[in-house]
Amino acid sequence: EEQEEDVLRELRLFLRNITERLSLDRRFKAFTKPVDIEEVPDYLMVIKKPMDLSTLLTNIDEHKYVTVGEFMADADFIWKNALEYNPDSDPMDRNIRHRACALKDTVRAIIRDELDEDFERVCEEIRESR
Ligand SMILES: CC(=O)c1csc(NC(=O)C2C[NH2+]C2)n1
Repeated sequence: EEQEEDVLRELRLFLRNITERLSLDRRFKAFTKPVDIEEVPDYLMVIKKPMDLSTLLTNIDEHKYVTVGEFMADADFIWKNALEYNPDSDPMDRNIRHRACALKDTVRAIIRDELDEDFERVCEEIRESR
């Protein structure tokens, strides 16, 4: 009903705000757009579910997420994929893994500081009711 749509609208605003803040952080520039398959032709052989910050924003606008947990699961693919695709000891790999770990910790810290647990519980009730 209308109250549920009010909750999901507030969820989308919260998720857009987080995603936009991450996209402005220069540490996360490599994660702002999909990996360019022309530049990195073997990427899709290694990474089964590519994800990036611009795709998160599109998903939010398409009402893909009904809970913060669903959003977090997709956001986690961004840094998990980077750790998987960049396993080597060379400086480039180490640098992007460092940024991937910073992204993981930053998302979790924002959610812990800014998400009301009761709000997420209401979102989960809506998801289970659908
Ligand atoms: C987004 C992401 O994880 C990404 C983009 S380029 C890249 N890695 C490289 O270009 C090479 C350094 N060793 C492979 N990783």
